[in-house]
Amino acid sequence: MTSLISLLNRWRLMATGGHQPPKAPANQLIRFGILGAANIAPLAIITPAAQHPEVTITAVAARDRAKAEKFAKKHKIPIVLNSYQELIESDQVDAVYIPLPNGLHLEWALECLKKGKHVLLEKPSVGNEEEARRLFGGEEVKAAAEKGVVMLEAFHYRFQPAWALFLSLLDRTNIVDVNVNIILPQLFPDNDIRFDYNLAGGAMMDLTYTNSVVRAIYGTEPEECTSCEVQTMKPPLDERCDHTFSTTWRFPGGATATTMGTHRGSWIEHLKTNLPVTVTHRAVVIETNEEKGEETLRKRKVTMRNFMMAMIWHRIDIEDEFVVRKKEGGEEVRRWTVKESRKGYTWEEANIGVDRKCETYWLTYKYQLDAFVDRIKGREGTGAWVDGEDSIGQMRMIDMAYRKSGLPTRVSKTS
Ligand SMILES: NC(=O)C1=CN([C@@H]2O[C@H](COP(=O)(O)OP(=O)(O)OC[C@H]3O[C@@H](n4cnc5c(N)ncnc54)[C@H](OP(=O)(O)O)[C@@H]3O)[C@@H](O)[C@H]2O)C=CC1
Ligand SMILES: O=C1OC[C@@H](O)[C@H](O)[C@H]1O
Repeated sequence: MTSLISLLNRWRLMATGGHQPPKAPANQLIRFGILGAANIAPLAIITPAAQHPEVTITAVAARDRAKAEKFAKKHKIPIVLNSYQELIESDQVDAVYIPLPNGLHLEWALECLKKGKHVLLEKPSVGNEEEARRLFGGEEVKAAAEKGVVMLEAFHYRFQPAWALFLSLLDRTNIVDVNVNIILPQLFPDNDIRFDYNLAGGAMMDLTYTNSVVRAIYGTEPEECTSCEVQTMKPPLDERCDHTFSTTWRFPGGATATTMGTHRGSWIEHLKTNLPVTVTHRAVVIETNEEKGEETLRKRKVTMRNFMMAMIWHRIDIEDEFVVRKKEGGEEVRRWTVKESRKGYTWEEANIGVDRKCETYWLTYKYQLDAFVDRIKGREGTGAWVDGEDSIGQMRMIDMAYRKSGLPTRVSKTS
């Protein structure tokens, strides 16, 4: 009963925004501008900004001024600019949030860097690996970095306490398999930006969390995409856009990964599976008893459910299978399994040595914004970040999967 009440209370505070602290003096504020009156902006930047004492949203621009004005009024944004370009050039803006269709990310992120604006760039960062190299390894980013300009691909799930707790339960060198499923019901219509090839759409682009998760867990690049089956949109819609994918990967040392995602699942499948990430380890010796000539092995499997938005609800199950065997000959002496569940709605509850104040109702996006601000201000963060090499590797993985599937890789408008 108590946990049901705390769950409902958390959801209430998430919906209403919770505590909104007073703002720091003007000269300490990071002033954000938003490109586009995007659907995701309220959740990903407007609410987190209201919860952050050092962030304010000063401006928005949309392709249609009337739309931007309506958005600004609704979200109390003081300045409406006439174009994306004007917003980027505004001296009222220090940082730009880019929640545009994927195929427009490269163009506008480069423009921000040229004008010395920090960039919080929605995922996937660009259209393909070549574009990622252009953005994260190009002259613009180097020149901007020298001036202290920060750019981050917005993989928000990486910044929350529950994800850090999950990672802390893994033993990276002994992982043999990672399995990630994102089954979503039909939340977006056929004409959504997600299914428009000319805007760099496709499920493997949009649900690229699957790749990001696998790469975060292994901390290395895959050697091969060993299989990739896709289901695509049907004519008159663009067949180059997948809505469902199922992919297998080989990592160094023969480790594997299976990633699956769909925008056309059922609510029942979605609720039943709950975005699971399962990590399987090989059996490792954890104790030796020389007197008895025995050794104890542990084989660990860890599953996190709802990794993407863990603060809504999540569950981390650890299953340790122990075997005691004779060191000589390997004869099994006994075997048992220990199961445990963990959660981490706050840093305190995660209990992994991060001493930072937070609230149970903070969205992943608030943790992400904290990290972004810390980086700009030169403060030590929690350790979570997505660097340029990571973003390049991410796009490389998407390209590998598209090639394997037989579909073309994506291209941005400007590349
Ligand atoms: N981090 C997260 O949790 C999430 C991230 N995303 C990412 O954010 C981005 C935007 O997603 P979402 O907010 O759902 O998208 P929307 O459908 O709301 O589109 C975003 C904006 O794109 C602009 N736009 C510019 N050119 C076009 C065009 N040719 N056709 C359609 N729209 C155009 C529109 O701006 P204008 O207002 O100027 O017309 C629109 O407001 C994507 O990259 C997506 O992957 C999306 C959802 C969640
Ligand atoms: O968080 C998300 O969930 C649903 C997706 O379609 C979206 O683009 C993604 O970022």
